Amino acid sequence: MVEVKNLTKRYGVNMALNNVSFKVEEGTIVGFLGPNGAGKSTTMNIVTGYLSATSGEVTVSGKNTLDEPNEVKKLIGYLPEQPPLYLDMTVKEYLNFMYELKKVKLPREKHIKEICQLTKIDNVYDRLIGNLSKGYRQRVGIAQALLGNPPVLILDEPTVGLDPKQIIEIRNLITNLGRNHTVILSSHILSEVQAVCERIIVINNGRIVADGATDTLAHDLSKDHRLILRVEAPEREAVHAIRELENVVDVYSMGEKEKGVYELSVESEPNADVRRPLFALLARKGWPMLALKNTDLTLEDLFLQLTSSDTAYSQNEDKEARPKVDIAYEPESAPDGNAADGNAETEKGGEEE
Ligand SMILES: Nc1ncnc2c1ncn2[C@@H]1O[C@H](COP(=O)(O)OP(=O)(O)OP(=O)(O)O)[C@@H](O)[C@H]1O
Repeated sequence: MVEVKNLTKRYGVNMALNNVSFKVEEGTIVGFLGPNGAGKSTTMNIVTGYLSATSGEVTVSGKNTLDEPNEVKKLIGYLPEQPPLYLDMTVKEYLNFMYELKKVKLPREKHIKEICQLTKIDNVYDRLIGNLSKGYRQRVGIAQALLGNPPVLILDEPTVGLDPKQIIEIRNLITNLGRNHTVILSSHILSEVQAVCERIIVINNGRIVADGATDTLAHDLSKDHRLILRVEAPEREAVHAIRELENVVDVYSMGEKEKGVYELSVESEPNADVRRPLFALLARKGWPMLALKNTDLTLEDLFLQLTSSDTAYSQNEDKEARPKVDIAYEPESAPDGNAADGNAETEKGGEEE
């Protein structure tokens, strides 16, 4: 659906994107994750045709952004990091204005009404945008992206500055939209991408450093494929028997932890899951398994490793020293302090125009 090939972007001497390539299949929700300054907005602006690349190409449904820019724009609904809202317009005026600007062909009233219901802004339809809470403004921004019913939605940092309740609401909305659209969600917040996306592409310093299914990315990229087993068994006999299992690379004892109970490290081939054969062996031998855990990195560990250590560059030829980056975590409370109140007021209809 969306294919990005060898995208490079230079701002003067600063290389913001360095040979970025990825594909997003139809009907998926993909997270484009990276710390501040990684190159997310630059990529999104190029994909949506708002910025030109220094080299490389982007196709959407087989249409090239350079050859058919207007056709590609019709296929994409874009919520930029700073949504282009006119604060002195009402929601109604703004959506009608954008409808005309985008030259949407669908029946106006019905289409706008459906979008307002989907994004849950029908209750603020006649309000001034400038009087809405940040959460509602963001919904209006998403509504604007949905005009014309584009198959692809690109959302750049859609929950930045929202309070926790608004964040959950917008995430639910995105999950909902993912049922009928291909969604690329650009974010620096790992938990956001993890909550909403089935696949994660990690970008750092203008390069793609990881790409895979959310559920298995950490496991797949963990270099350490080890299980830690606690078993009540004769130590040497257990080590020997487990070593004989298929796909087991190495086993060693980490000592007696309780009387007659040993902790063993069981290392396996990278793509093998030895838990079932291990369980079957211990059951056959009558050795009670008291605990089993894997030593995979968590996604958070992996993100930190990929974006703040040299590991990020070990996948690239270029290993010159680079500054460390800040890893941003999801804020626990609203950054602007009173956003929650603003939202409550809006919902109760207490805002003034
Ligand atoms: N117009 C510009 N002129 C010069 N440098 C720029 C410009 N826009 C972005 N950059 C630089 O390009 C790099 C990538 O920026 P970009 O905004 O794409 O990152 P980002 O991942 O979206 O970060 P953030 O989440 O902070 O917006 C950064 O080093 C940034 O300073």
